[in-house]
Amino acid sequence: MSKTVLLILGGSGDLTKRKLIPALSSIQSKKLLPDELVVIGSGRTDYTHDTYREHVETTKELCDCLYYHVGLDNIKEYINSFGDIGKIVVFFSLPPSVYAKSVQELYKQGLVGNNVSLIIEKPFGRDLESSKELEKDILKFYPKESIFLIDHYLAKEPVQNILIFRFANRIFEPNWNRFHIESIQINCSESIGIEDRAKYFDQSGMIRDMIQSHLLQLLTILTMETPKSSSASDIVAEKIKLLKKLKVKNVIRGQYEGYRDEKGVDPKSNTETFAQVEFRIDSDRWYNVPIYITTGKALKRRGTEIGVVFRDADTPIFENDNLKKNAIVFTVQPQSGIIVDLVNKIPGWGVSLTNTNMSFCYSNQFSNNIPDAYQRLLVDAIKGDKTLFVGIEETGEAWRVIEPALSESELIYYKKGEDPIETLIEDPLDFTKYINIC
Ligand SMILES: NC(=O)C1=CN([C@@H]2O[C@H](COP(=O)(O)OP(=O)(O)OC[C@H]3O[C@@H](n4cnc5c(N)ncnc54)[C@H](OP(=O)(O)O)[C@@H]3O)[C@@H](O)[C@H]2O)C=CC1
Ligand SMILES: O=C1O[C@H](COP(=O)(O)O)[C@@H](O)[C@H](O)[C@H]1O
Repeated sequence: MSKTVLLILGGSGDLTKRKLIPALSSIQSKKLLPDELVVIGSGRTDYTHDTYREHVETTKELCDCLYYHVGLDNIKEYINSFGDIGKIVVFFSLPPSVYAKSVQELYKQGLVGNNVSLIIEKPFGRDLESSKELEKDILKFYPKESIFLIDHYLAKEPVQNILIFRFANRIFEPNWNRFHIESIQINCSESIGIEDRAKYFDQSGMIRDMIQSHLLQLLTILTMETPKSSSASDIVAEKIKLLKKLKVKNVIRGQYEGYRDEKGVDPKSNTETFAQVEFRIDSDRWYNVPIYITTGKALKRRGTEIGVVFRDADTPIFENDNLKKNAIVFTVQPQSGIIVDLVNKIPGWGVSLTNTNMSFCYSNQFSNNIPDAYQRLLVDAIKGDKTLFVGIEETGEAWRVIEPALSESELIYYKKGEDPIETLIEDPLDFTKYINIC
């Protein structure tokens, strides 16, 4: 039987050790990988097979098919030394600045053909121009069909479920428009700082690192029109149409105090560790509905949530001074679920109303069978299934949308471990009310 080769460029790096290797060992133990798999880590560091296996600290089963190759010289001959090779999947776990050079090198080494696919990590470029250039540089050597662009948020179960929530249920979609929805608030808070990624992060910032990719994906899935089918290409086509109508309206950029003293950060750095961007969608469905994305590092808590806030009831026959508006809250992580905030009567003689929650929690309904994002992406990429990957054109559109927010507007400053007080949101949802429900 022919073998499948997974070649990890940047095999000596952080992403490989912390996410890819644990994901591979887990899917291998679940028998989701081809039996005849060879995994080759490649980097500049001078590991032997044995020292590499020690470095990544993984299971014996994975070590048995795990090898290391320094650089890319003679990589084709090395791969062929394993015998009859069927598929070659190359994972780019490299600094984005070396993507183009590495693609060229792979081609030069003869790693071409319709059995070769390239899985490329975000960020794809650092602005519209560089993403277009990178696209050209890659497509010179490899066809579009062989490229898998990763956005690991697309593989998170609660994110995949947004499509099902909207298009497999009758209840919500008729209300999914400006007549019923007052605002959409997407939040992704991280309590950690930049860890040891200053070299990458200080050149990037939250808008490039999180909003252009992960959080615009959430926005498009939540607001796009119904795709023709559930196929990857129809979904991407609908997301592109939505992105073409999406515009930045306002931006707040923030930086935590002490960021400039972090190891590897420019002492005069203007990079944002917090951002809030307000958008509008130029469509009949969403005309003038404010959509906010808020994200930051070194904040008070970790959590990703989406709040869809509804307008007041049409016929307000009850006094509701202290009541909050209806909302649907998708909690993506750390706990996952969907909560509907509804007004109900407090039991008693009079008529007093209160906000109450109706919830669906993954932890109650689906026990522990929730695959981690990288597990899912590796299984799909090896099978050749593109459903949870980003289209190249889509990532270019996302850069076009976000470009006005990239100009270095004035920074606000906040304390590490606290959230900035400044906000563009008129009536911000208090997500902490919902996060412990699941
Ligand atoms: N780490 C994370 O949590 C996440 C990372 N990513 C993305 O994954 C990619 C890798 O990130 P990460 O693992 O953190 O980065 P690291 O800096 O930890 O690792 C980078 C890897 O690339 C290799 N490398 C660096 N420079 C070159 C070069 N000029 N030529 C060839 N190889 C080179 C390094 O090899 P060596 O050290 O042997 O020199 C190392 O193996 C990036 O695109 C990042 O944006 C995406 C999501 C999360
Ligand atoms: O891509 C990235 O994502 C992580 C956040 O991912 P999550 O799955 O932990 O939410 C972020 O910390 C990192 O800066 C960014 O590059």
